[in-house]
Amino acid sequence: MIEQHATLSRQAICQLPKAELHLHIEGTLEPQLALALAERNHIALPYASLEELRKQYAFTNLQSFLDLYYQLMGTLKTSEDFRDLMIAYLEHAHDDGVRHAEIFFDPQVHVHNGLDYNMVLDGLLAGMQYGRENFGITSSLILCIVRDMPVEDAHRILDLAAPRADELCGIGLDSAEVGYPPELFDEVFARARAMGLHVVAHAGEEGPSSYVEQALNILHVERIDHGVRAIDDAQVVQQCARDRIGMTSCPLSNRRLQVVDDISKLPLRALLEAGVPVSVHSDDPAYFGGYIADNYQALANIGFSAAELAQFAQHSIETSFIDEHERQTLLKELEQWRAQYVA
Ligand code: HPA
Ligand SMILES: [Zn+2]
Repeated sequence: MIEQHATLSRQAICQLPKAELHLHIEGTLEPQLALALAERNHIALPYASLEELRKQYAFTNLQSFLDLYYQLMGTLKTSEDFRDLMIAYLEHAHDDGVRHAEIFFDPQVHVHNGLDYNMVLDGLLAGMQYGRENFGITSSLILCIVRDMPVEDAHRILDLAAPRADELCGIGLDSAEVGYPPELFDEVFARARAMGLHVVAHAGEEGPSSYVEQALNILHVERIDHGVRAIDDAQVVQQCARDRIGMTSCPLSNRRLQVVDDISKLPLRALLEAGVPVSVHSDDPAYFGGYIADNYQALANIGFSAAELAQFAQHSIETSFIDEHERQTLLKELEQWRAQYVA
């Protein structure tokens, strides 16, 4: 007999209360907008049309994506550009049932493109305020260190960030992974922790489980971003479960960057069974073919149950850096969702 299972409706997926914990704001720059900004800001891009630009999205690995991502980032120039980008994202996130978002940005790249750190920050914060007032979505910023830029450059961005550290939520680590182990950034992260910032890092996306282990034990991260390769080391998995280290999985990203050739190969069920608080997110939705509800949908389509999706959402709320009152409110909403959709 063919096993029947009721797939959740799109509406149910969008109503599931969730936190977005792995989202690069620059990764929400849609190709149409990049071309429009290039024209408005007089930036020459080597693509004559949207069709030509779209052909660049057939990525073979992380670096092939990063090359385009950094190139298109060069079209962002003004405070309004950053504000508009943030508002467009938060509106989409709101439609997808995101109640709270912790959002990465890459200021080292913007400063290298000649922009002022405070101008970028002001634009993003203005967009976040708009999102709070108009969509009721709370959000905070995580400054990502670009790991394939020199360590001294990471220190320089912290120098710029320090006077307004209280306007940030955390520090992260992103960009090309292999050859740039977390231990290179031990002093940078120690400084950020001393500034009162929460600490996360991309690890185990293309790099080995030893990079996850370094992120945990040298950078003292509270969440691991991606963490796919953690599964290769039982001790790392146990440590994440024991210490409630969140793991922010991005299925559509992992497939598009060929981290796995099929979403079903991600170790999500093994991590759930081991007790790791793994959650589901969108990474760079304009590049990878979907926002957060599309990522949940992709898992529903391959047989993840309503109970499992609710577990991912619960982990996103539990491992977010929101205040306890907001956390309890969201967990109660999640219970109501379960009462309706989990048999
Ligand atoms: O998925 C990613 N990995 C590393 N760096 C990134 N910068 C944006 N997205 C990513
Ligand atoms: Zn990422």
